[in-house]
Amino acid sequence: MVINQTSKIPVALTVAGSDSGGGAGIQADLRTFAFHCVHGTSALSCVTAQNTLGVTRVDALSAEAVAAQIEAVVGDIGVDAVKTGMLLNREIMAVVASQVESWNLGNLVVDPVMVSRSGDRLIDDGAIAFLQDILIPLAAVVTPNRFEAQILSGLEIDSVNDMRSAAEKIHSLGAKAVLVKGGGMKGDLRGIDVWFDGTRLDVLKTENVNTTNTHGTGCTLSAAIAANLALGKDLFTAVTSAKNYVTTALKYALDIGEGQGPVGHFFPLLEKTI
Ligand SMILES: Nc1ncnc2c1ncn2[C@@H]1O[C@H](COP(=O)(O)OP(=O)(O)OP(=O)(O)O)[C@@H](O)[C@H]1O
Ligand SMILES: Cc1ncc(COP(=O)(O)O)c(N)n1
Repeated sequence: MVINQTSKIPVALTVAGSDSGGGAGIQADLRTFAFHCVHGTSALSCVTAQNTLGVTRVDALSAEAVAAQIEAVVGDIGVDAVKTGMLLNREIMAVVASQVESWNLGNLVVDPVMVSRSGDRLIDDGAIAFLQDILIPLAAVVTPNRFEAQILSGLEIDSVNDMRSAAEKIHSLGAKAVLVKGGGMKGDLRGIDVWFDGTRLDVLKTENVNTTNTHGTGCTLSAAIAANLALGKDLFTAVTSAKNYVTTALKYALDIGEGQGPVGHFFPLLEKTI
């Protein structure tokens, strides 16, 4: 990609939580935007005290503070794509939905974050129904992992066929397009995602990367989809390119901390120096 001084720099917005360990959330999203040559902006929903072992504390921002951040960014800079991650509660989700509607924000990627890799709950119980009924129907694409897809579809997911059924069910709930992610499956299925947009039902397969350092894969994938949309790619191409970015980032995952380390977003720099 060539960017010169007259090119309009694409802008993406992430509405998500902070991960103090730098592996997921806002930190992963902004790095992902940067490595796609997209200017990253953010609206913070909450602050987590978190590392590779888990989440020890969560402090929510007020819904008004989240709305003010979105207004500040969209009202001045403008955005070409938006992703949502950890929104935590119903009040925050409600202002995000109303901001998306009032600014008429298209290119919305909803990552329905519910539980962390380490098993910590990242959403209030009462917020799941709101996510499902109000936010997901506004999205261009929703990207549940295995666990989230089970909750949203009400189906057990143990096979690719189950992932297909869940994608169809979640689509029928009002999502325009669905990507059921396979990172939480067993063995080779970890590299498999299932796409459904109402007509096209596709299995997207990359190699299974043999690592336990997978913290932030879902955040990185949804941020990369938003970055690709901001760059003007069509939705399906945005998703497949994003999946390839995550696969390579997994190969360069960082072995830091005592638990599950994060994916290596900056592999393009490393490859240049090798
Ligand atoms: N070991 C792996 N090998 C190859 N691809 C993987 C592996 N683990 C996850 N992925 C891919 O990473 C992407 C994110 O999927 P995953 O199911 O891990 O999301 P998630 O659980 O939401 O992630 P997060 O850990 O950020 O919550 C998907 O495209 C999935 O196929
Ligand atoms: C702030 C924040 N957002 C999202 C996740 C999910 O990511 P993961 O499942 O890799 O822990 C997280 N752990 N923390």
